[in-house]
Amino acid sequence: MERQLALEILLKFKQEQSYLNLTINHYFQRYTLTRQQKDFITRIVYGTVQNMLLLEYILKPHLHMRVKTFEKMLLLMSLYQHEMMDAIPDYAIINEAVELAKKKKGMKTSRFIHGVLQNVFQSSYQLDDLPPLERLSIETSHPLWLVKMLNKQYGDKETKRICHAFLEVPRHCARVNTLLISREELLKDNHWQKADLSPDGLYYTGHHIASSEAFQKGYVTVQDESSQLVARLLNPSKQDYVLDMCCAPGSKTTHLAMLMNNQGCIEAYDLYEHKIHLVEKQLTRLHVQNVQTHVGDSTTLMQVYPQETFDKILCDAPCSGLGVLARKPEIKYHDSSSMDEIMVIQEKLLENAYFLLKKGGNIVYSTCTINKKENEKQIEKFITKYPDMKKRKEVTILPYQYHSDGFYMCLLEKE
Ligand SMILES: C[S@@+](CC[C@H](N)C(=O)[O-])C[C@H]1O[C@@H](n2cnc3c(N)ncnc32)[C@H](O)[C@@H]1O
Repeated sequence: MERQLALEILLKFKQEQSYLNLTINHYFQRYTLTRQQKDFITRIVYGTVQNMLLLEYILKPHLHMRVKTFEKMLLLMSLYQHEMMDAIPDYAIINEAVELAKKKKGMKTSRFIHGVLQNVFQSSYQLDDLPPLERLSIETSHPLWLVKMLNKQYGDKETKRICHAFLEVPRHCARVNTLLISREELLKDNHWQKADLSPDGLYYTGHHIASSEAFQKGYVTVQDESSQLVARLLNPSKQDYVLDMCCAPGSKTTHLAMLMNNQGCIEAYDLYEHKIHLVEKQLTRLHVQNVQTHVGDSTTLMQVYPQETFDKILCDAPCSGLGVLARKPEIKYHDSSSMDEIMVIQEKLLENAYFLLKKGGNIVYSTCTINKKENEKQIEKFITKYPDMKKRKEVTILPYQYHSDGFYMCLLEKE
């Protein structure tokens, strides 16, 4: 049952380029599964996607013809269990794969799967002869274009550390909601540990926070530690009129509201109605009262508000997501050409932010990517065009530094 569902999820990922967390949640709602079964499925799915290029490299010499997606994904997920899940004996992996192939495709396919897995499990592989960047690409399963891009921007040593960090299991981090409770109060319960980097952060173990009492009462929300630094960098006061240009699912909006102690006012926009519903759910759960939500395109907000309306603006822009590959490994296989379109949107968002910001006010521009073209370069271009915008602080967090997401944030002030 578990492997069959894992395979179905992987097929959906491959055929529809679906997001893993959404597909997994969908399956978990459809089937009655124990916690253990859910963990097993999650591990196989994420592990296979995370290590896909390495697994394909190992498998390739054993495939003498093109195979269909079903066979390919079944072989890859079986190979993942062989390479990375020591507790499962090879005969069990092979039996399960063969049975699955027989059930779904018949005897011929099951014999094929049996033969390939037996061969590949008995062979070894080596990467030593590959040129350094190709080796890093295969070893850490990051497409070569991405490794080359990181190498150009960060150099050999950093790129290696970044790519290896993306293979680590991400640390679970929550944020306290001080509208309802203090972090000190929560820390009396030893489920929580004080986070290193964020003054509002709490580490926890296990994946089941959503069913915890603290979560249901709105005392905490799930948010990566790097992302928790963004609202603090904007540092809104209780009187401020704040614009949050890209707010869904609402992590930073609710953080801003918390820092403003539910006072002042935040206008929170997102392009998609279904995403605004998610934000509204968060606002209710966390008892946030100073936010007005809007479905709207923030690249045209100059037509909605007069010039110099806002004291503070958060532009948490859509981006390539190349900082969160530990959490969302499927992103690394997305088509890199979409980055150009995203950069145009980022630029338009910044233009609107500039128009709407009061003199003496602040913008924080942030992304969850470590691609400098979307970050440092984007800001350089912006301040060259608008010399009255001054860069006050710029922070890039690389994923290996604090075992958190890779993030970029820049505080700007209008003179
Ligand atoms: C990085 S996410 C924002 C995360 C959010 N700030 C948080 O902390 O939960 C970027 C968001 O921008 C939204 N978006 C993309 N283009 C937009 C546009 N033109 N106007 C408004 N929102 C947009 C996306 O729907 C997405 O929800």
